[in-house]
Amino acid sequence: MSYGDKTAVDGLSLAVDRGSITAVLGPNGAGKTTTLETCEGYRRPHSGRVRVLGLDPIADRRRLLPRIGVMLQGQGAWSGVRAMEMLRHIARLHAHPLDVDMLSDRLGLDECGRTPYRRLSGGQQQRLGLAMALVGRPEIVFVDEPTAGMDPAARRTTWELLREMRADGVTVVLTTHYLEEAEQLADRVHIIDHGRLIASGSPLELTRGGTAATIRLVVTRPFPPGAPDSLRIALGDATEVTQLDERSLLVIGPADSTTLARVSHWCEEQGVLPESLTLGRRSLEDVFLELTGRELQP
Ligand SMILES: Nc1ncnc2c1ncn2[C@@H]1O[C@H](COP(=O)(O)OP(=O)(O)OP(=O)(O)O)[C@@H](O)[C@H]1O
Repeated sequence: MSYGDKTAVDGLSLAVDRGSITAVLGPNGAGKTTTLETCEGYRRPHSGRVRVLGLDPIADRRRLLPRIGVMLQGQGAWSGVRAMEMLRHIARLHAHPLDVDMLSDRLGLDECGRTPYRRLSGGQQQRLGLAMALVGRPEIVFVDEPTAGMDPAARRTTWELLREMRADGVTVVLTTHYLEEAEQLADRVHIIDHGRLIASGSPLELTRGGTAATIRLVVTRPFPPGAPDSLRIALGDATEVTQLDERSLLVIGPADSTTLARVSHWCEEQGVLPESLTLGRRSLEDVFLELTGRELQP
């Protein structure tokens, strides 16, 4: 998919299992929304092939639409319509909708049911958008950044609802910037960057590696040139070292006391003073960083 000269999705190839939750993860502009919109039939791919439930999202649109649910990134409702009017309207368009009152109760829409869409808060609009995507009992639901702008309680409710949908056999495809969301929810994560697939796997497969641990080292002054290579040599073959910025390095490997002692010894040799030394589990963020050399979130 291109927009003029700009290639937004570039030979991306991925498949989603029925009844699973799949997260498409990537930084701003990676091509996540374009990918979803192509699957939803809103955009015609310039080349390649898309099938959803075995159907062509554009040629078979009429057959596909009743079977899918879509939560767009923002918008999706008329600005003057009241929240519950909108939800009831969407429910009436479906043959076997979910119980609207149950959904509204679960997603806390009761408090704003009579509020016009344009006056809803960002989080309330998101919750209504999710309810609209789910109310038709879709076989597959596409949710674009479902919890962006939600408070922590609403985020947890959303995760619960999506897990319940999966338990009922619904296929969920979501995009997210939130690594925690992908780690919490997804059976499979596809990491994309510049419209290309750069890694796929379960969160565990992607974050496994050695003892799945990291050490983040931040020092008070910029590192001398060649610091990552020199630290890698000091630590031995089992470790990977990535420079995050001029004052911080990420070490992936065994985070044991020997490694820590070697890191501080190396700092002394290099004449740099550690400002912080943080141990952690290797996260999807670290995976993204290793693959691209950049942080996922700006
Ligand atoms: N309608 C459009 N016209 C021109 N360029 C566009 C359009 N929509 C998206 N793009 C460009 O295509 C690329 C992919 O955009 P897309 O919205 O698919 O990314 P994204 O991964 O969903 O980003 P975000 O996380 O910010 O929502 C970006 O470089 C974006 O600027």
